[in-house]
Amino acid sequence: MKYDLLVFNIGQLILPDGNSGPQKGKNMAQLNIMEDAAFAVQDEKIAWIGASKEAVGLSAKEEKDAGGKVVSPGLVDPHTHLVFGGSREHELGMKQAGMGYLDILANGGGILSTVDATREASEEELFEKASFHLERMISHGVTTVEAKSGYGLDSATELKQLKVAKRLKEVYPVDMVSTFLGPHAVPPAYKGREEEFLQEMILLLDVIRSAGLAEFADIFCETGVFSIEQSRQFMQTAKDKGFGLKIHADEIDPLGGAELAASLGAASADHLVAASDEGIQKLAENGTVAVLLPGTTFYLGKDQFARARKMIEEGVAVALATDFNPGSCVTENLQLIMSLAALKLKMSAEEIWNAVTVNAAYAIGRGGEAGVLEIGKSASFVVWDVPNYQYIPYHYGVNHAESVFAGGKKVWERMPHSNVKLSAAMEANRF
Ligand SMILES: N=CN[C@@H](CCC(=O)O)C(=O)O
Ligand SMILES: [Zn+2]
Repeated sequence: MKYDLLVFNIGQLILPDGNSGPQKGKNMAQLNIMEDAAFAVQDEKIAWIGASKEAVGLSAKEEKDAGGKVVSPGLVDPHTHLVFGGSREHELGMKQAGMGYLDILANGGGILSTVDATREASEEELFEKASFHLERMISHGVTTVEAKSGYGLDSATELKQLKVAKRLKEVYPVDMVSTFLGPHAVPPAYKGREEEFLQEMILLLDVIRSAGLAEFADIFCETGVFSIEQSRQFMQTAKDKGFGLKIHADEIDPLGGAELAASLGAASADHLVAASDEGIQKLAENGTVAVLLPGTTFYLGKDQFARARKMIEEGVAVALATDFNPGSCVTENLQLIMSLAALKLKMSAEEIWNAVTVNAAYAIGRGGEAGVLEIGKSASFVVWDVPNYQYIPYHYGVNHAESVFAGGKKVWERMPHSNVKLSAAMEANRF
């Protein structure tokens, strides 16, 4: 038997367990690591996993010597706002002057400023811009990405965003999961007529479902945006129409978004910085994944981060995401989020790896498929230029990926050091 690809001499092969649901509570600290490992790929899938010395007898069309480095499943980013127009660097000064995130929004900026730019941009322009950001995500080791709409707030622009996400999924070799986030803010033209706007977004659900443009529906449940009752109405209708559910919950005020998500059987509740004790308990009881976004808390300049330790103690399945967007978290780098999770959420390296692989996959309906390396599953993986798996959260702010594979094909590779003319001395000591 001649395999398509053989990867050998792997110092540490990270093998998260995604077969029996997301890793919850204490199990989040369990991470399978195989030392001196190898694996083979056939027809885009993992076909064999074993010790590197056993691989000697195997034959393959292509071979990759991992050089004793770390290999993991491709990372899963389960919360991004990938498709948008414009940028918001002008808001940094406002933030420095003490203006809050919701104040900027209430004054027509924030999300609403990106809505204007997204409405103005053509589908082609949005595609080009989102491609740029997606390629940067891939270069940082991500092979499964969730992408939300929510910068249209009208039928034409919401559909335009979702069509761009669909095209990205067709063009790029990574898996993309689309989420309709029509109720992301209330457009100024609907001030005082919020109910009417919500009904318009509810009416869009059928159009989106029949065009196969989104698997999930999401809403921003927050003071001054959408209330718990409005969120319940939108989410229940979306559920009845066959959507999976997500919610931007308890980001700033503890409105009870976590409790609502759990009661409706949502796949995930996201943000949760202000989630109540009861909300955390309900997430644990109902198996709703908590998608934590420490990059956002950091970027908004807040001191209070989501209570990851409490969530893990209570038995919640915690996932991590970038929340990549032009306002509250402007980074495509999920490795940076892994460092923030270690430093600000006090998560261990093992918990972090589970949070960006198996648990992130369960948050977006890809449980057991993405974020794992198992026989018969997609050969999407990353070779990391690090000595061990703890190293990535530890050494922050840079890209540790050496090469990224999706479905057994190399989709990104770091430029060799010789091309950037590093001296031999630097090369020898590059950790
Ligand atoms: N909080 C609401 N929505 C996004 C931010 C969107 C924006 O500011 O453009 C979030 O998840 O952080
Ligand atoms: Zn978001």
